Amino acid sequence: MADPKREELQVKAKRAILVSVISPSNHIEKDQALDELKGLVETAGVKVVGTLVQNRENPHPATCLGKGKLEELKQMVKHVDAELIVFDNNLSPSQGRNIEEETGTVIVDRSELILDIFATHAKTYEAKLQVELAQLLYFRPRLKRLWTHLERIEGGVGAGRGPGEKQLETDRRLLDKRVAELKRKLSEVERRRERTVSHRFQHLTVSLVGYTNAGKSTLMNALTGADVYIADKLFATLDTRTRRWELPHWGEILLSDTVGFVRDLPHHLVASFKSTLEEARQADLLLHVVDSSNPEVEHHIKTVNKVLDEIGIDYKNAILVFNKTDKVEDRSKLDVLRLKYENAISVSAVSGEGLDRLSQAVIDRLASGYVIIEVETPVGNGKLLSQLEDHSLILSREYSNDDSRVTVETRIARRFLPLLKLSDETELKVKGEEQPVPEGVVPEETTHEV
Ligand SMILES: Nc1nc2c(ncn2[C@@H]2O[C@H](COP(=O)(O)OP(=O)(O)OP(=O)(O)O)[C@@H](O)[C@H]2O)c(=O)[nH]1
Ligand SMILES: [Mg+2]
Repeated sequence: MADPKREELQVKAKRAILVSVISPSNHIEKDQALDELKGLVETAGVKVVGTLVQNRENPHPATCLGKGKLEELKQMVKHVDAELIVFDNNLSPSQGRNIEEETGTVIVDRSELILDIFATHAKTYEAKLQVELAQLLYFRPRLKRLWTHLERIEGGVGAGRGPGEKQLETDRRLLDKRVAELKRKLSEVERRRERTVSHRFQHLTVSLVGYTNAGKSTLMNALTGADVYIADKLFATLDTRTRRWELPHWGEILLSDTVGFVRDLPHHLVASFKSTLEEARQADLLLHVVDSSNPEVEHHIKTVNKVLDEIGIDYKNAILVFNKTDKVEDRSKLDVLRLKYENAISVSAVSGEGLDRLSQAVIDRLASGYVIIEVETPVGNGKLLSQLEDHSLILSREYSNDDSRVTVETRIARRFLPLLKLSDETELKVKGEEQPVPEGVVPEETTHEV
C-alpha cells in the first residue's frame, strides 16, 4: 500500500498560500486571522508566498470558499507558483477533494497541518504511536484524495482513472489492521504508565497546562532548574515530563510539563492525547500558563479550558499564570486582564519576575489541604517513620524514657493520611487544619527567595 501519510505530509520547504474563511460573528480581525496559522506553518517549515481571507457566514459546503474567491485562489496559485494551499479551516473529505480538483494543487487543512507538526516533533515511543494513530484515523475517509495526489506526483500514471474501489478496499483493510495494532500497543503503554503514575501518588504534584508556546517548558526550567526542550515553535513539547520542584521553606513536590493546546485540535488527536494528559488529571493542582503578550490571550484561555473540560479535567481550580509579562507592550491591556482574572499571578519565566509570588500561591493552595498530626509509635516502625520523613514536614520529635517509642508532630497533606502504614501499636491524633498563609504575612526572605 502506498504510505498516504508520507506523501501527504511532505510539506517542508514548500511554497504555500494560506487561506482562511472567517465568519463575521467570530470577531476575528481580518489581518489577524492568519497569524496563528503562519506560526503553525513556519513550525512545519513551509514558505508562505500568499494569503487569502474570506469573510463568510458559513463556509461553502462544497468548496469552503465561495465561487468568486475560489477563482481568485486559482489565479493566485498560478501567479505566485504555489505548490501547496493550507486552509486554516478544517475541510470535509469532499471539500478537500473538490478544491484540489479545481486548483490542481495539494491541499492541507488545519488538522493535517497540526498532525504533521505532531508527527515531526513526537519523540517518545508513546507520542509516536499516538500521532500515527491519529493520522490514520484522520486519513481513512480521505484515502481517495490521497490517491489523486500520488498520481500527480508519479507523473500522471493512471491519471483520471482514480484508484478503483478494489484498491481502496485493500488500503482500508491494511489501514484498519495497523489501527488495531497501534491501539493494542498504546493500551500496553498506558497500563505501564498507570503503574508509574500511581507510584508517584505519594508526592504532591503540580501540572503545567496551557496553549502552545505559552512558555510552560520555560517556566518549568525556571522553577526547577530542569533542562526541558524549549523552542519558539508551536508544539515543542509533545509528552509529559516530570521534575522535582523545591518549594522554598516547604519541601519537594513534583512539577510536570505537558503538551500545548491549540484551537480546533484535531478530534482524534484530543482523544489520543488524553492519556498523555494523565499526569494533569492526577495532579493536585494545575497551573494554567498563558502568554499574556499574545493579542489572542483570552481566546487561548477559553480554548484550553474547553479542551480540559472535554477530556474530563477540572479546570476551575487551576491557578492562572500570566507569563511573558516582560514582553507585554501595552501595560494597560495587562491591567485589564488582571482585573478580569483577579486571582491570576503575573510572571516572566525569562526575567524571573513574579516566580516567588507563584511559589507562594502554590504553597497557599496546597497548604489548604494540610493537617497537623501527632503520631506515637515504636521506634522500630521504620516504614511509617520514613513515610513521615519523606512526605511531611516534621515539627518535633520526642522519645519515651526508655527510647523504645517516639512521638512525632508533623504537617502532612490530608490526602496522605489514609496511606500511612499504621500498626496496632501506633496512635495517631489529628491536631488541627493548616490554614493557608494569607498574603503579606509571609516573612520578607520567603517572598524574595526563589
Ligand atoms: N519574552 C519572554 N519569552 C518567553 C517567556 N517564557 C517563554 N518565552 C519564550 O516563548 C517561547 C516558547 O516557550 P516554551 O517554553 O517552549 O513554550 P511551551 O508552552 O512549552 O510550548 P509548547 O511545548 O509548544 O506547548 C520560547 O521562545 C521561550 O523562550 C517569558 O517569560 N518572556
Ligand atoms: Mg513545551
